Amino acid sequence: MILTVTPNTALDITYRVRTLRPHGSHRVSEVTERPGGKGLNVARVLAALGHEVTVTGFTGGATGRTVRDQLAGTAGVVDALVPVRGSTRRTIAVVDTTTGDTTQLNEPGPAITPAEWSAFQETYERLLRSASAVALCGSLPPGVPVGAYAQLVRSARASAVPVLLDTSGEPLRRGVAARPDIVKPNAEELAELTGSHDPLQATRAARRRGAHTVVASLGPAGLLAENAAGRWRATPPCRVHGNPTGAGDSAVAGLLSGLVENLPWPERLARAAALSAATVLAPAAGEFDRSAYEAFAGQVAVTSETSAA
Ligand SMILES: O=P(O)(O)OC[C@@]1(O)O[C@H](CO)[C@@H](O)[C@@H]1O
Repeated sequence: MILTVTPNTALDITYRVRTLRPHGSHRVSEVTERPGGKGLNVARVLAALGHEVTVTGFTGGATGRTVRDQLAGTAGVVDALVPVRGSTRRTIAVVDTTTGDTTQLNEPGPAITPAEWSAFQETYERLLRSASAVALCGSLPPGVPVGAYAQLVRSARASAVPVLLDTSGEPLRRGVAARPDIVKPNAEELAELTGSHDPLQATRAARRRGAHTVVASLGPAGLLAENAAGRWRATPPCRVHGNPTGAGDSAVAGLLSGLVENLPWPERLARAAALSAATVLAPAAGEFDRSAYEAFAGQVAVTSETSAA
């Protein structure tokens, strides 16, 4: 199975409003509630692609129960979430249906105690034994050590399980230094990590910091990837308009599925870019428009650039 780790799970709430105005009062035309936090989105996309996935991380309280109930109804996803005393957070995405812009509000998440963190580590070590790949995804809730991802990367490597890291800030910086197989920052996270706003330079700098393969998600421009074998760009066939929340998570699902299926890098990137674009067309993160995905999959342009240093 593929293992996804979401320390800061969430109940993702998406509101659609006609025009979002600061200080205004809004009528919400549509509400969706889904299990969220990046790793749960990745898991739902992987399951929709036909992969067996196990999810772990923390959940608690009434929102945690809702998340688990909804996951229980998702075929292909096994719940190995660790219960905690605190309450799973909510994240709110407000989609302005006039402009198509999305505004995101993410709660910090429950405080995790040292005993809860230890319980999680035991679960993680056990799950690694039957994992073909692992993704470490999203922010860390309060109480989890800032070097947590670095530690989880090292454990995966010690167990010879390929590991992908998708986070930001200091947890990303430390996690990259632990040498994950793949790191998938967006443009902003990559610039923060490396100090460079040029994606080509920043991708190379992130490799120098320890990541074997860097896959940068560049929004509508697609993906830029670099490893010791080369550098590729994967560009979707057209610009899509919709809700971009979770597009990066779908790219992660594409990369992981390509990894366990042993696809060559250009095919993995084409799949990841197609899934990412098809997610923008879906109402919420962790979902994608299947017919758009199937159409885009054959149309993503993957170009190979000057080989990497
Ligand atoms: O606060 P984090 O953990 O960084 O991100 C959480 C989150 O905004 O990311 C997903 C989209 O990638 C949402 O579904 C989700 O709730």
